[in-house]
Amino acid sequence: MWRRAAALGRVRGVSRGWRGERAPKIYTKTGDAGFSSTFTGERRQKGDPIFEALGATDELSSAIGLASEFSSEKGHMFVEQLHKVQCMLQDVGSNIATPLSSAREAHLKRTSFSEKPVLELEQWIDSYSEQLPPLRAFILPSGGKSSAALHFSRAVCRRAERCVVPLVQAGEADPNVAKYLNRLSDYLFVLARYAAMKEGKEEKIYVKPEA
Ligand SMILES: Nc1ncnc2c1ncn2[C@@H]1O[C@H](COP(=O)(O)OP(=O)(O)OP(=O)(O)O)[C@@H](O)[C@H]1O
Repeated sequence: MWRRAAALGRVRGVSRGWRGERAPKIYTKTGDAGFSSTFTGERRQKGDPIFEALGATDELSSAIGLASEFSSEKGHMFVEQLHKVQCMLQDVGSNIATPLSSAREAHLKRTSFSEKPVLELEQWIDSYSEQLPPLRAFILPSGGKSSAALHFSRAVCRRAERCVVPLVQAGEADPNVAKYLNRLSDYLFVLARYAAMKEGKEEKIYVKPEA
């Protein structure tokens, strides 16, 4: 949504499609000088922490998309949950793209982020955790393609969280967004283990390398 949201305040270029209908161009070239827009209409450098966090969230959704495709090939039912998570990450992006310092009431109404999805993640985590064998060693990202891709998503999630926390601490993003990402990495961890278990794949564990 942040791409759509950020585009709301400006007119994009228009080209003609093969049937002659007018299709908006994906590029406006307004970002070429290294600045881009927040949903509140501010122009900021692309190196701004807001765009770092937006980019990390985008990478996270992409990683989850890949994990979801691998999982779908194996018939895992949890792909529906992953789809919902990807939708929630769009809302995470919308909240990040709306810094509270320049947000008006109308912006806040459209980009608020509640605690409800955090609680839902907790329910999902608890239900998978109950079914898993207890942890007796450090698990390494492994356990088949679905599982390894979920571990990769978990690591990207933690980076997204690291990017968002300073925004929350500065009062620019909603604390529930950081909570959501924190819980999401736990969800992705138990889901990675669950996928390995369901597929009968071995989870590699840490063994002290011989010197
Ligand atoms: N490199 C980036 N990483 C993360 N978020 C970005 C980046 N560049 C832009 N954004 C955000 O995503 C929105 C959509 O990206 P888009 O590529 O359309 O922006 P732009 O580079 O400013 O414009 P254009 O590509 O048309 O020159 C922007 O309005 C901004 O909020």
